[in-house]
Amino acid sequence: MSRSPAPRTSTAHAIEITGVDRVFTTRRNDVVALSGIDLTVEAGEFVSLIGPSGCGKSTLLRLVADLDTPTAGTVEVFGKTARQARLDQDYGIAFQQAGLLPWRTVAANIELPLKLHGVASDERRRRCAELLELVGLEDFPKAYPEQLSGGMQQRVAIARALAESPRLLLMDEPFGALDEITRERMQNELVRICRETGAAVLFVTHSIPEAVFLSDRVVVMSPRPGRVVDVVRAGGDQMGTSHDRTDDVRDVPDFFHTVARVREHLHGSPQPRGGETR
Ligand SMILES: Nc1ncnc2c1ncn2[C@@H]1O[C@H](COP(=O)(O)OP(=O)(O)OP(=O)(O)O)[C@@H](O)[C@H]1O
Repeated sequence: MSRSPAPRTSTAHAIEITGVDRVFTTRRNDVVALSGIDLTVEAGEFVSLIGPSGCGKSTLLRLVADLDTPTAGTVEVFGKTARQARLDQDYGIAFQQAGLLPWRTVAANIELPLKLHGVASDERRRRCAELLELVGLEDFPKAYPEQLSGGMQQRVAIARALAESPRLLLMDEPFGALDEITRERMQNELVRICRETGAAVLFVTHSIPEAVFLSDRVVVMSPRPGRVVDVVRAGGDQMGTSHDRTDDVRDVPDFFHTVARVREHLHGSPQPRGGETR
């Protein structure tokens, strides 16, 4: 199997999270959602966050997206503050619900961020055609979201997130609502899209096989307070980098071993804390 080079496109970190805490103060008590989080995502790297419900995965993603601010610590995106990166449109976002506007066609949904940022209509149409091809929906520019399957709607959402050619995608369970077959197909599509665009991804999921299949590294988190329990590398000769993944990888021994390793960390094996394992 020929291997692509390691998915690194520049020396700048895509994300650098240092000493981050997030405490929510409610009327009843303080909820320590995140405690002492240190995490770096390299340019072009695919990193998944996995952990039990309530361990702070979405909170961490929201901090990177500047939808929330840390109680302590810093979040940098391509060496900038999260706020500056948001203003510079350095990342695209895709969530579990595709979040498409039902009264707009597929093309109009994809073009929306470009329109909001004043891109001329010719250029918008050109970029939209490119994106429709990238996500395999070139026959559906005039369809409305309700006329599409869940997987197709999610592909429109991904195309929209990619509209401004971001170097980083933030994805919160984007395939969580899809059936297993569609989900695997979407995972394959995402591998291809990342290979073609070189975008880094921070990806939240509840599925261990999904995290292992897609990622260069899987970050395992524990709940209350949300901490990084371990970081498991998914790679090696049989799996290659995140850009090399094909359906065959789902059947190789290293894939099963990595799934088992993530599962052990998730369910609290006696492994020592910290450090990166492979
Ligand atoms: N705005 C808020 N106010 C108070 N507590 C909050 C707020 N947002 C999140 N929390 C709490 O922070 C913790 C982490 O929540 P978060 O949604 O990040 O977890 P998660 O790992 O994404 O969960 P899930 O897998 O169920 O989506 C939870 O205990 C949640 O109740």
